[in-house]
Amino acid sequence: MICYYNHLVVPPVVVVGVRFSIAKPSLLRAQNPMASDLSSDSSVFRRVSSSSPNRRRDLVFVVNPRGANGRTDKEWKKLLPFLQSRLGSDCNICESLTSGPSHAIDITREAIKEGADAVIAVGGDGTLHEVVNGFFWDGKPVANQKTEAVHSTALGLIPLGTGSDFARTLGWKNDPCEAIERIAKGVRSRIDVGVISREGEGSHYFINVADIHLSAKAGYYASRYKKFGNLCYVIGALQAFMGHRNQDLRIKVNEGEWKTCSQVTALCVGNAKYFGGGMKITPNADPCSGSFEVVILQDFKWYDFLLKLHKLYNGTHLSVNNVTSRNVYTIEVDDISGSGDIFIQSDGEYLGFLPRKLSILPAAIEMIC
Ligand SMILES: Nc1ncnc2c1ncn2[C@@H]1O[C@H](COP(=O)(O)OP(=O)(O)OP(=O)(O)O)[C@@H](O)[C@H]1O
Repeated sequence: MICYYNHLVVPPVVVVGVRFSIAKPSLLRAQNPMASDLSSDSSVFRRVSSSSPNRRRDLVFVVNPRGANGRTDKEWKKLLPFLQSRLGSDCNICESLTSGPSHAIDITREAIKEGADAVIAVGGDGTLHEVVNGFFWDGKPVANQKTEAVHSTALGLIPLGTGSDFARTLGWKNDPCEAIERIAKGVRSRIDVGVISREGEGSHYFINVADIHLSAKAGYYASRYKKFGNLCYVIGALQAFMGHRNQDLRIKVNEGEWKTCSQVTALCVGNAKYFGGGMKITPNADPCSGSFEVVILQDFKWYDFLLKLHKLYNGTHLSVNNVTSRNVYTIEVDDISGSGDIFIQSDGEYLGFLPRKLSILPAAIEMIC
């Protein structure tokens, strides 16, 4: 069988041109032509196991079959027998395969509305990111519509992606059997979520790192080179340096004064520590702290990036000239150059160009950790 929960709470963190915040979880129910039911015949979730319930947990697994160049699908199929034997006696298990980008958002919302106890992302950081965004709708947590639900819906993760950077912060290996054990134990923790607000657009959520300018452009290009594994991020960064210009940005943190930050190469807001397939970009970030670590790289050239690459991977780049770090609750970012070509990304997802005003605040969800 399968169940759902949902609830969340949202505080904020800010960036101008963009604004970052943090939020809490909820449960939904989504549509998926490739999946089957949770609780009703009309549902789209595929029931992998079910039996008569004495308050069994309803778990919805949102699987991206195209994650890690198709490896996620193969690993998931191999994992299913173990998952059924380990969880099938206590839980209703639903599998929902994503059919394309953003589908995981809809599936998650639907699962939460249906009262799922947990929605578990199976794939990489992109899939996790979409599931996290599914916990929210119109700037608020998605609400469970089943009155009998006693818990909010929790987020879960079986890391099976290319980078799986969020799992690194939690010290998790890409071991799906370990992930199943965590889900079986079902221990929940409050995890922060960043909320990005852009003028004239709805809120967008991130659980890992939101970043601006060169690193975001690098992520955009890296998506073309996923077949090279984690090397795709380095290739993407080198391509991003072609034609790149560092830009002055205005920044306001914790609702303080606006300050100009000159020649910004990249500005990274970390809820967790890693991005780009293992670069420890915000080494002091803690997703349970209620705040973000903001790391700003200024006046970097392509050769600085190559020479300091090892420091980015091991998190010692904070001691390098032109790299600053600070802990913030909110950040706003303003593109004073008006260049209109400063990329932003959220958990590796390309969000377009930095608008004139952006802010980031904190919210939170519950996660099975
Ligand atoms: N059926 C599908 N076909 C194509 N793309 C999909 C499908 N389902 C989801 N996606 C997209 O695939 C993207 C990448 O997936 P995912 O993050 O799981 O793997 P990854 O990119 O290999 O891992 P990582 O993000 O950890 O590097 C997601 O952001 C999602 O939008």
